[in-house]
This record gives sequence, structure tokens and C-alpha cells, in this order.
Amino acid sequence: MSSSAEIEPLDASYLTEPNLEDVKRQLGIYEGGRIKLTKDEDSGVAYLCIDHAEKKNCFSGKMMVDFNDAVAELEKWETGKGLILYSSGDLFCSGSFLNVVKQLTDDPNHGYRASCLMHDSVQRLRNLPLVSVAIVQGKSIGGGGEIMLSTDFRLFTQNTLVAYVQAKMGITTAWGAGMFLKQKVGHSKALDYILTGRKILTEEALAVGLADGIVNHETRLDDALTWLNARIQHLPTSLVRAQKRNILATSFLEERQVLGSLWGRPSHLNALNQNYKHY
Ligand SMILES: CC[C@H](C(=O)O)C(=O)SCCNC(=O)CCNC(=O)[C@H](O)C(C)(C)COP(=O)(O)OP(=O)(O)OC[C@H]1O[C@@H](n2cnc3c(N)ncnc32)[C@H](O)[C@@H]1OP(=O)(O)O
Repeated sequence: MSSSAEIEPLDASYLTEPNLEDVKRQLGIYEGGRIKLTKDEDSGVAYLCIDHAEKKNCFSGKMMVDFNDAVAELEKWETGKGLILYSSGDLFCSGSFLNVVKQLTDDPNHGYRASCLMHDSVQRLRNLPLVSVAIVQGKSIGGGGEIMLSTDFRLFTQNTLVAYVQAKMGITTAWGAGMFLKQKVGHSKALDYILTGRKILTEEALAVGLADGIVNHETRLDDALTWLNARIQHLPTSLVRAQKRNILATSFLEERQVLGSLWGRPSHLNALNQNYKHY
């Protein structure tokens, strides 16, 4: 017999796959904060800002909807090369807007549906043909630690603190960390982080590969652009997008198809004519 404190055996049959447009209509009424997207056509770099500083950049329902719409807009941006995900204020993101969560606890489907929407957003953000980097300043709590995993890279400030506190809140990860955190730091470490909810400070994040570099808090946007440009500015847009595609590829077939789209093109021919001696 299981005590009431134990988790019941998993029977998720009551959870139904939702239509995401319905989910967006349901969550969109819970307002607070905003998601801002700007695209710089000259540099080919877009900026996606989580802006709810007065509530430590937690995600309202409307922000979940707007985040999904922003990713959809980026999917259509054919001239882009890079994306910087960042937030306003002193802290990256404190996860779900708990005021909204408290209004949605009467039916497990509510959590499931919100998770469906966030999963769609983080997966599609990861799959963008843009090189993406998140700036993680200050604290990144719960779902904040999940959102930051949707980008290709993460730049921390010296005082960043990540904590996967979902278990402490009686739930699990729900915005992609189950898979993305494991991919990043490995099975054991990911499990340790989500079981304990312990603080992961910048030094440890760098050591385990959760952070890819450091930016200064005050100049973080400029620093991140410099960091990103060092990886994409020297390459034509088509090549940046192709390299990203091949990192996402799940088969050799995809890799050789991407190669085929570039083979014998002017960039290839020009490079061959340079007679490079690389190092
Ligand atoms: C899968 C995602 C999962 C989910 O629930 O669906 C999660 O995200 S679980 C994690 C949920 N988030 C939290 O439990 C964060 C709780 N908040 C904190 O731990 C602190 O507020 C912290 C560390 C984020 C910031 O601490 P600090 O001392 O810097 O600021 P304050 O505590 O004074 O916060 C200022 C102001 O913001 C409100 N706040 C902060 N986070 C949230 C939030 N997630 N939801 C709602 N409101 C939030 C805080 O209550 C203060 O409000 P005020 O009206 O000024 O008192």
C-alpha cells in the first residue's frame, strides 16, 4: 500500500494532446510582462527579450503565448544568422508566474497543456537555423533554468546562480530540461541537479559545460554580440544556417543533403581558389 505522500503509479490517460491554438487562447488571458523581438537586418542578429523585471522575469500565460509567436516569426526570418535571448533587470528568469499557476491547479490538464506549449517553443527555438545564445545574469530559477537550455550557447555573469527547484515545488521539469539538461551535462549530473535543486554557480556551470562563457553584467548585450559575432560574422548567412542544420541533423542523409546544397557554389569555388594553408 502506498502512503498518501507517495507518488501514485503513472496513469496519464486523462491527459489529452491539445490543440496549441486552444492552449494559447486559454493561457493568453493571464497577463503580465512582455516578450520583445527585434531583428537587426544589417547584422542578421535578432534579440528576444523576456521583460517582466518587476516580477523577476517570471512567465505569465500571455508571455508563454508571445514567446511561441516570436519563435514562429523567427522561423520565417530567412536572412538571419544569430539570436540573442536575454532578459531585463538583475535576474534572468524565475520560471512560471506563480500567481497564474495558483489559478490553474484544479485540473492536471492545465499543467500538461502549458508544458505542451513551452515544449513546442523551446524545441522550435533550438531548431531555428540561427546560432542562438542566452545571456543568463543573476539568478535563473525553475523554468528559467529550462528556457536558457533552448539556445545553442549560454553566457553567464560572474554572479549567476541556477537552481532547478521544480521538485521543491512538488513538480518536475516541464519546459525541456528533462532532455536538454541531460544532453548538456549528462544523465547523472542532470538528475542530481533536478533532485536536489541545489545552487549551480558560474564556476561549476563553466566546468560542466552548462555555461559557455562569461559576460559583464553591465555590458552583457554588447559582450554577447561580440561573442556571437566571433562565431558567425565571417561566414555568409547560408553557411551559418547550413552548419546549424548539420548540428541538428539526426542522420547522415540530412548532413549530406545540406552539403549538397553548398557544393560547387561560389563560396566553395572561391575557397578552393585561395590555395589555403590553414595553420
Ligand atoms: C516548469 C516551471 C515551473 C512551474 O512552476 O511551472 C517553475 O518555474 S518552478 C519555479 C517557480 N518559481 C519560483 O518558485 C520562484 C520564487 N521566487 C523566488 O525564489 C525569489 O523571488 C527570486 C529568487 C526569484 C528573486 O528573489 P529576490 O529577493 O531577488 O526578489 P523578490 O523575492 O523580492 O521578488 C520581487 C517580486 O517578484 C515576485 N516574484 C519573483 N518570482 C516570481 C514568480 N516566479 N512568480 C510570481 N512572482 C514572482 C516576488 O513575489 C516579488 O513580488 P512583490 O509583489 O514585489 O512582493
